[in-house]
Amino acid sequence: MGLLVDGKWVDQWYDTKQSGGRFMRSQSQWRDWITADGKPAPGRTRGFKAEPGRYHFYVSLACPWAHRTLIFRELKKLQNLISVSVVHHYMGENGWTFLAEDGATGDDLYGFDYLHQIYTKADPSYSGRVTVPVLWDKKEQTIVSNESAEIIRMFNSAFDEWGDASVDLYPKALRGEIDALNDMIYPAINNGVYRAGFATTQAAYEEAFSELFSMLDKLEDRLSSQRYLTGDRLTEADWRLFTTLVRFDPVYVGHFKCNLRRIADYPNLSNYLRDLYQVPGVAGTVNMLHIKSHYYGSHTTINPTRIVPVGPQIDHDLPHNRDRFRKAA
Ligand SMILES: N[C@@H](CCC(=O)N[C@@H](CS)C(=O)NCC(=O)O)C(=O)O
Repeated sequence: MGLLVDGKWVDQWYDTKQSGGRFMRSQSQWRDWITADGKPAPGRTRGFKAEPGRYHFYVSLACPWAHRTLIFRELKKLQNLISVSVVHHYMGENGWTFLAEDGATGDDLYGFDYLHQIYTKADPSYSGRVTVPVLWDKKEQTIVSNESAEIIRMFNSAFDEWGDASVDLYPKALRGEIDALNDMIYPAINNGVYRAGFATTQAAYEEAFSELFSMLDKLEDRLSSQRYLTGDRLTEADWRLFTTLVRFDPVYVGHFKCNLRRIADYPNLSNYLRDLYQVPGVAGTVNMLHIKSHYYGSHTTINPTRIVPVGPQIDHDLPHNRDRFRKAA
């Protein structure tokens, strides 16, 4: 695990000393947008036009942020428009690598060994973390974006000429509500599990832990009277929550010490998780080998033996009771 400093790789774990033991996620630095007309997004100077075959995508199947983008690629039927390379699940002293093993593909574009070489190809003097997902422009040979929250918004609409324009996961009428849900769920749950797991003081851990479970309790209650987070329609907010929920019992309960309750102990959240998992195309994006091996195998500060637990046994294909609510639009 490390980062680039002026284009040079430095092997270094997260620094929590400046923040009272709290894990602070850094801001993604590549923030351009692909748009249907190629004009720069508001506030940006560089434009990237949506074109079939022009863009490539670097992901990890372990990573919840990359996972959202893969789900959008499936649901919006962009598989033939945007190609994908999958990094190896082990993130060690060289960061993410292109070791083509266990279902990792290697780097399909340049044959590089490490993901950090993609970052320095785009900017030889880049300083910062080398994260997935990375949305790559094959034409300009540069990174468009390494921020999943923005990549899913691009996928939702920029490629509608070729993808499935009938699927809209960020509908205009629900945008305010989706944004408000994201603003609560991201810090407490999506990033909350990391804040608990990577905390290096008891106080920082307990702060994250209590915010996490109080938000899960709230969502359990919300999902007792409606099928999805905004009501009867599946949206971006649900998919952003899904990628954390599906990792929760197998990884976050044990590895990140998020063990007050399992998702299996929440009747509504566990049925909701199965409901989302069973949406056509989604199960194929969930790779438990990559998920478990990555977390337990890569974070040696919290799991020095790198032993990957065998359980728990979970069957997301079991029936759920969520269709008792009104059908999705
Ligand atoms: N804000 C980014 C976060 C991405 C991120 O942190 N990815 C993790 C994997 S789950 C990563 O690549 N971490 C490597 C590092 O921090 O060095 C996004 O949502 O795209």
